[in-house]
Amino acid sequence: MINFGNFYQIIAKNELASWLETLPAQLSAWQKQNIDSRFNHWTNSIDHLPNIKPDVLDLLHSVTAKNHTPLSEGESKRITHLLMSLSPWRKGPFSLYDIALDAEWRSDWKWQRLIPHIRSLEGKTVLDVGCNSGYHLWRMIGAGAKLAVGIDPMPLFLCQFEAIRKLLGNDQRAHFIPVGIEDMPKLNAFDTVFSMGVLYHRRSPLDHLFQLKDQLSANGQLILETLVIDGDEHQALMPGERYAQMRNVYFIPSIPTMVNWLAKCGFKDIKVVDISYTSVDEQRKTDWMTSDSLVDFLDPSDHRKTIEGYPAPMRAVFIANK
Ligand SMILES: Nc1ncnc2c1ncn2[C@@H]1O[C@H](C[S@+](CC[C@H]([NH3+])C(=O)[O-])CC(=O)[O-])[C@@H](O)[C@H]1O
Repeated sequence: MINFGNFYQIIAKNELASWLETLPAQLSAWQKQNIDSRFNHWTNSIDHLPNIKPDVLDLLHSVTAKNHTPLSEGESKRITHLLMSLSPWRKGPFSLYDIALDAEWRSDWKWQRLIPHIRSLEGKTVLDVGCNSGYHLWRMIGAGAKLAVGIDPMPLFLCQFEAIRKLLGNDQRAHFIPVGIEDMPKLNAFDTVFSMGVLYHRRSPLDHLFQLKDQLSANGQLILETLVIDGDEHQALMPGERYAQMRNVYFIPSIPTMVNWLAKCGFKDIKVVDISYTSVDEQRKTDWMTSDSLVDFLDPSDHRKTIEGYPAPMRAVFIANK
């Protein structure tokens, strides 16, 4: 069972306190709906992980925990096995006491692309919408954030986050709350809100932008990363049943369309700070995610196209202020 009590205690004393009016009831309803045999299996794996505190923790350049005395071979195998039972790991990599948890995505590359361009996170309270395993939450803490809150409705990702947290000495600076953005009250309280890789999964992208705005404090900063296409301010791609084999992709805007959407939702100082193609080195099959990955989703004879014939994944990072 995952206990959110520490989080409630932390936010009772800060600018997120009004969330307590709805969150405990919402999470107990969530637990009733989501606790099944798979969830019990995952939480069992977390329970069997050792309570361990790193002698050295680097969250600034990577997510790396180390001890002066290395783990015994048996202990290392046991932890690897427990972490493997929480597969597939999509977002990483994590280096935990010399165990290299190499996830499908090099999420550190995305972080490297955006970090030079955003406002300092020093002392800030930040929200990561669609945080997945929580990889970027730890990097936000490494960049100085006081509190990093991730939301994502998927139970497996909550368990992955809690497993990592346990191995990072039960660190309480980052928290994962299993709710969707659409289920959050309007907190108007986060200094920085990240929405990365989520917009194209939302049926209504403008509603998504308004929901993000409702989480930001006055003049807070939004960091939005999404798939984009080439095109002018009137263009967005609505793929058919699948895009790069993903079923739930609704709108992929051109860059000028995305700027237009942000402006229509009242964001200011909108900038595009990075545009890059996703490479088959950034998203690939590993021992920790063994099913098909990007290379299988591209046209084998032309990597500039997806297997369905759409433009291959290109992503852009936008920053804007409330
Ligand atoms: N309504 C929702 N509210 C919150 N999260 C959601 C919602 N719907 C889906 N998600 C979550 O958003 C994440 C999108 S993945 C980006 C991960 C990370 N941000 C990354 O930039 O690497 C992108 C991808 O794999 O296509 C998943 O973890 C979903 O469960």
